[in-house]
Amino acid sequence: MFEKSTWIRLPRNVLVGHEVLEKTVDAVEELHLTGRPLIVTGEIPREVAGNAVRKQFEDRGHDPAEVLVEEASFAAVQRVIDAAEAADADYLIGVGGGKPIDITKMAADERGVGFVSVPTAASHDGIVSGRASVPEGTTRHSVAANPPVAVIADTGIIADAPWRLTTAGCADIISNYTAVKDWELARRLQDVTYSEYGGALSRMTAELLVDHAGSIKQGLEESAWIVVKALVSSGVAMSIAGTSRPASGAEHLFSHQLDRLAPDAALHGHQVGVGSIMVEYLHSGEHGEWRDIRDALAAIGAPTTAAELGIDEATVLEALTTAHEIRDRYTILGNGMSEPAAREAAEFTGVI
Ligand SMILES: NC(=O)C1=CN([C@@H]2O[C@H](COP(=O)(O)OP(=O)(O)OC[C@H]3O[C@@H](n4cnc5c(N)ncnc54)[C@H](OP(=O)(O)O)[C@@H]3O)[C@@H](O)[C@H]2O)C=CC1
Ligand SMILES: O=C(CO)COP(=O)(O)O
Ligand SMILES: [Zn+2]
Repeated sequence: MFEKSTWIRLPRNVLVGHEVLEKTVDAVEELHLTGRPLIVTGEIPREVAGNAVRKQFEDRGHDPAEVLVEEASFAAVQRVIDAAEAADADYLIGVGGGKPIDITKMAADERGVGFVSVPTAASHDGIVSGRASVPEGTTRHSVAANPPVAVIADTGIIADAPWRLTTAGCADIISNYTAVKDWELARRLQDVTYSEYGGALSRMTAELLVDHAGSIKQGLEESAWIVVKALVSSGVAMSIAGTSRPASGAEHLFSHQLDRLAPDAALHGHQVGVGSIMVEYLHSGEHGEWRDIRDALAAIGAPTTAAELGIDEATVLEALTTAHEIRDRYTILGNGMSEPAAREAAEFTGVI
């Protein structure tokens, strides 16, 4: 008897492009989101987009409330929930980089209200996905939440954001190559549920980004367009799969472990990119495609070595040998790498 079922949660209105910020209220009204919005933003994102969004809602008679997010933490999520209660807000709008977007996503999920994502930087695929990542003490929680009902990604604003945020977004996409390989391996070895559509979309997204790597240049709005479209596509792959598997394999475990061992040393996307070089080497050996991944990262201007990440050799080796302990997700790391094997992979690929 056929008993499979799936529930795919996707954003409904996705606006990407030149001056789409001006269409924020239209996108919200079209969704029949009514009542009072709470705008959740950071200091810089408020200047580059938040104030304009607030004025747009005021001009259309929506009486928006606002709260500032300074750090990514569970306390910040609670402050936003409290602010939403105090303002009697009916839906939440996150305006900023990954920090305000994640906090808003979690607060909206907790309150059971709609969440609109207005990214001001294309630093990772969390701007469109149903996952949030929150540090707590020496650990980091990757939590599931509802994805945004709408995404408004203004490529003019994103093109003006610090370039390193954009190269981090590119590297997060390039890492899909190894994430899908790990997922396929887990299917073969552990009978893990696999989605052909989720896997194919994720791999194709990475391929398209690499094909366009030559046109991804600082200050070009077209570059922001290419990167945001890829981040949306990657987020959709995760929604189709109902897991972050299409975009998160051993290279993400490595990055999550670096977050514990060397908090705030480097951006998420940059860490997973470097991880992806080594994980590809583990999958396909010395003649495999790890050089293609390294060269694509280098072409975009993303780090390819531990030194470029600002992380020392010992920390890289510790992260590699302990990454498998992070979560119950089978990858090429299996039950763990020995120190000599980790050193061999990191040295052969030139990461250390
Ligand atoms: N959901 C997911 O799947 C994932 C979530 N994350 C989470 O995302 C966060 C990291 O995201 P990231 O975007 O790198 O970090 P931030 O949101 O902290 O943004 C990085 C910096 O850039 C500033 N900024 C944002 N937009 C602009 C702009 N247009 N122009 C100039 N400066 C700008 C921010 O200002 P300000 O400080 O004023 O806001 C901040 O100082 C972390 O909290 C991490 O845990 C990471 C990976 C995956
Ligand atoms: O960063 C992600 C995908 O790019 C999310 O993955 P995690 O589930 O590992 O947090
Ligand atoms: Zn990622």
